[in-house]
Amino acid sequence: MVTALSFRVALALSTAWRWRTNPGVQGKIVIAGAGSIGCFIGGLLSLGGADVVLLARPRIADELGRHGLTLTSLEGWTEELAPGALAVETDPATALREASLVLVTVKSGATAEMATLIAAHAPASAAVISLQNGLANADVLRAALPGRRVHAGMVSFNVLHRGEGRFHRGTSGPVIVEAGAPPLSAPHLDILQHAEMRAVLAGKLVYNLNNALNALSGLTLREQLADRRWRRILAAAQDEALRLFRAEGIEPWSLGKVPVTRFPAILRLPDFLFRLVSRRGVRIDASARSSMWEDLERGRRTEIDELQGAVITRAAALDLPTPVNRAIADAVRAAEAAGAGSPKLLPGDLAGPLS
Ligand SMILES: NC(=O)C1=CN([C@@H]2O[C@H](COP(=O)(O)OP(=O)(O)OC[C@H]3O[C@@H](n4cnc5c(N)ncnc54)[C@H](OP(=O)(O)O)[C@@H]3O)[C@@H](O)[C@H]2O)C=CC1
Ligand SMILES: CC(C)(CO)C(=O)C(=O)O
Repeated sequence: MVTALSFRVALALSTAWRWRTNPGVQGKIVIAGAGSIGCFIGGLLSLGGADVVLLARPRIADELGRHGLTLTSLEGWTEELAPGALAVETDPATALREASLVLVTVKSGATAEMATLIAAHAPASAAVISLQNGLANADVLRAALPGRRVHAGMVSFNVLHRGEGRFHRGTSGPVIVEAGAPPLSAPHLDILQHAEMRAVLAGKLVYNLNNALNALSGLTLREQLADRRWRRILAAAQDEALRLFRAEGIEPWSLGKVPVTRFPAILRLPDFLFRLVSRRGVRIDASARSSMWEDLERGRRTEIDELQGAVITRAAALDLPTPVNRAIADAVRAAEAAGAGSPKLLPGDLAGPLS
């Protein structure tokens, strides 16, 4: 008991030492698009001593002004920032002025607009890191910001916005940033660098093909992945993406010990075997859901074009069929158009090649 306690105290002290002695970026870090990921990562960077400004919509600025920020995680910790403890700006010119680093955390559909704001208001010396899902966001930023340092990044964990300034991390995993980007350091975050971000983003896309299925099901990630019928659909969607990446010569990076290329076979296992094997993978708490579920529930545009849509378009260029991803994308677009939140489909409701 005493040993366990001393171990925890030593761990806490060493973590505190690590981020106090490794301040990471010098100067102002702007979170460009403060929503689930931006508030969570921005809040932790600020707790680690960084000079952080959140560029937010008025409704988020208002919420944070009234409630401050409460960050929680599946590991059980809670961190609080009182109202006013974190700088929140709604005016892009004021937020981006004198930035050293801009972390882009808008949804993919808003990347081009955010790039225009960065070009207009951030110093040319500011580095830019995309912390978004999808394959092309860093390329969109690079094209709009010629001559600037733009790096790809990837957040592997899930964050759910629970209202009143509360943001909860419901799955485990690191943040990966392109090698050569400015170093970042924050409590409770593993921030790693990787030289081959094309492979990292391809690996993440294979996971993200579940975002749509989770959103369509209306279930939590745990409930949905416990159902082999949903897992089989996901496996078929992943098969199509893996075939595409093979044809493109990309070897998708793996988040855990199990190679991404083995996911479809694992997903198709009977429930009891799946439970055994998935214990070695990403941890998921009982409340976690995909960001696309949150988009449907809040009536926002989803990232279906950048996830399933990217697989469909790139595969079409190589004459590879993608009937499963097409059917999933159609169902998400229908749900977006209906604007009534998750349609709470059953696996058998997905038409055509999936039924
Ligand atoms: N949520 C998650 O668990 C995860 C998300 N990701 C990825 O991270 C990225 C961000 O996702 P997430 O945090 O969920 O998205 P959110 O929609 O929660 O956050 C983005 C925020 O940026 C705001 N925004 C857009 N444009 C501007 C602007 N010009 N000025 C100020 N604010 C702006 C949006 O407002 P508005 O809606 O009004 O436009 C929204 O509040 C996505 O690519 C997502 O796929 C990756 C891993 C996990
Ligand atoms: C973490 C994960 C994979 C959860 O579905 C995600 O990226 C998302 O919700 O967008």
